[in-house]
Amino acid sequence: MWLSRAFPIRYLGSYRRAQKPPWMTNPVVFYSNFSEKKEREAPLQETRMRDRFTLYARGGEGGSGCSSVRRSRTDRYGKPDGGNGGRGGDVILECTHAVWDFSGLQPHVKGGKAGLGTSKNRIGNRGEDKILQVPIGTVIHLQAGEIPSEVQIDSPKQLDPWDLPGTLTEDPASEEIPEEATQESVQIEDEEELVPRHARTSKETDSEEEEIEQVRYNVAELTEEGQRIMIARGGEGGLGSVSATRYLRGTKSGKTVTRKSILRIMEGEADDNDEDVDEQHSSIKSGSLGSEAILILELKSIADVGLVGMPNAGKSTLLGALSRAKPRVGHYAYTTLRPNLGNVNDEDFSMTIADIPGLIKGAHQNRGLGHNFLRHIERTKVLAYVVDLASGLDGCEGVTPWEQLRDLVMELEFHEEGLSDRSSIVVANKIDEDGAEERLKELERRVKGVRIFPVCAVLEEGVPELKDGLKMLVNSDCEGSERLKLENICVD
Ligand SMILES: Nc1nc2c(ncn2[C@@H]2O[C@H](COP(=O)(O)OP(=O)(O)OP(=O)(O)O)[C@@H](O)[C@H]2O)c(=O)[nH]1
Repeated sequence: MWLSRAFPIRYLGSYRRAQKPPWMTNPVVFYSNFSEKKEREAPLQETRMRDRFTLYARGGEGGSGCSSVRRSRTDRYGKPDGGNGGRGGDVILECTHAVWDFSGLQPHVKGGKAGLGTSKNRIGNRGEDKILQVPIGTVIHLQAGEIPSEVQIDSPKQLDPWDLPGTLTEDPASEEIPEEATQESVQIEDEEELVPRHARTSKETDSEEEEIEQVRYNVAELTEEGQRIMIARGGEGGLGSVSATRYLRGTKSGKTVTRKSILRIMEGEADDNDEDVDEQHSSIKSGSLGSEAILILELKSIADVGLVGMPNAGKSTLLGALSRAKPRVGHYAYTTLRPNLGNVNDEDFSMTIADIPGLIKGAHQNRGLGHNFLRHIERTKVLAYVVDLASGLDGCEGVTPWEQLRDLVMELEFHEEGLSDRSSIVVANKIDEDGAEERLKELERRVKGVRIFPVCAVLEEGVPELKDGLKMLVNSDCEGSERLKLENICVD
């Protein structure tokens, strides 16, 4: 009764809400819960790698040209003095060691819009280029659009002011407008140059559109630090009144129009007689759209040696023992969710090793993590098959080393025919386990044609010998070197 008088029902809810939250009344409980939660959060390895990405890119729009006429007391009609619009920004891919995969990319990217031309024959600002960073080993497949082109990195001083992003410059070519330019007798020497892309004939644009339908594979690759490729080009700027006058004077309909009418058109005061020329002017005045492209980016790591093996075979431990890499190691399968790269640097020699997430039988049917990661070893020179000698020992569940090898070779071949046909060695890991020595002897009896290196990756035993063996294979001529073939693996 008292409650309802003092706090009418409609205030009761807000009173309850106003009570202090648990972390204010008992901060210790809150902070201990908070830290527990944080611990469980994903470490770096637990985020899945994005090694395939569809990117839609579009160049920035070109700026419109300026329609302006400069008059003076001595010149009644005046002279055109509007500058051209700037060129739209390009979309560029840049190759760098700084990124691992494509997770930092946005699916839709557009170059910067260019500035408008202004009076006194000033060119509009160049649109800002969009530079996207991609990892080394990025391969580009083209679904639609133009084939990307390599960008030469020049010092900005060597560039034409027209090309410099963010400059507002006077058009150097037409600082002084010659009187003849406004006369009927002007001849356009290179008409093509003055015609913006959007004003070109429909035939040209039709043929461009036809070819964009199919996916074209491997149109470009980014393999070196700093390498740049332009994937979408910014639109051309529209013509300002200075260039437009010259252009219109060169056209058929423009020749019949007087200088006075052209100036009126520039000022947007055309009468019915000049409709054709006026229409032409408005089309060349506006800047064109940038080019479009749909690309599929795919990452194929570049390494000298690829480590392949079943989950838990000890590949990541081995990578850590061979190189300075610190991949995540765990006693459970699929600790590795993304390829890890490690560098082995000796005085006179260096090689890169890629640790590929574990494969299981049926990976090509998307079992386990699937076999998509195998594309990362397409470019490796040497394959190191890592097998777990202790697997299936002491009545435990597991696959024998020779069966592991058979399944691995088969999965490689399912992914891509001939993928296993390259210099290979077998790393027989976990030699320290009970019964592993006997297993090794049997493995040597059953597998022929390749060298087998017994190793204990945890204790780094046998690792120097393995390093020498890998060095030899990486340095050697691939032809005639040892390969692991299915017919050389004996499985009862
Ligand atoms: N006894 C023994 N255990 C090892 C050896 N090498 C690795 N291990 C253990 O095997 C387990 C798996 O090792 P990882 O290096 O994560 O194996 P992985 O092949 O990278 O596993 P995935 O990430 O699932 O592909 C870990 O508990 C390691 O400590 C070894 O030489 N001897």
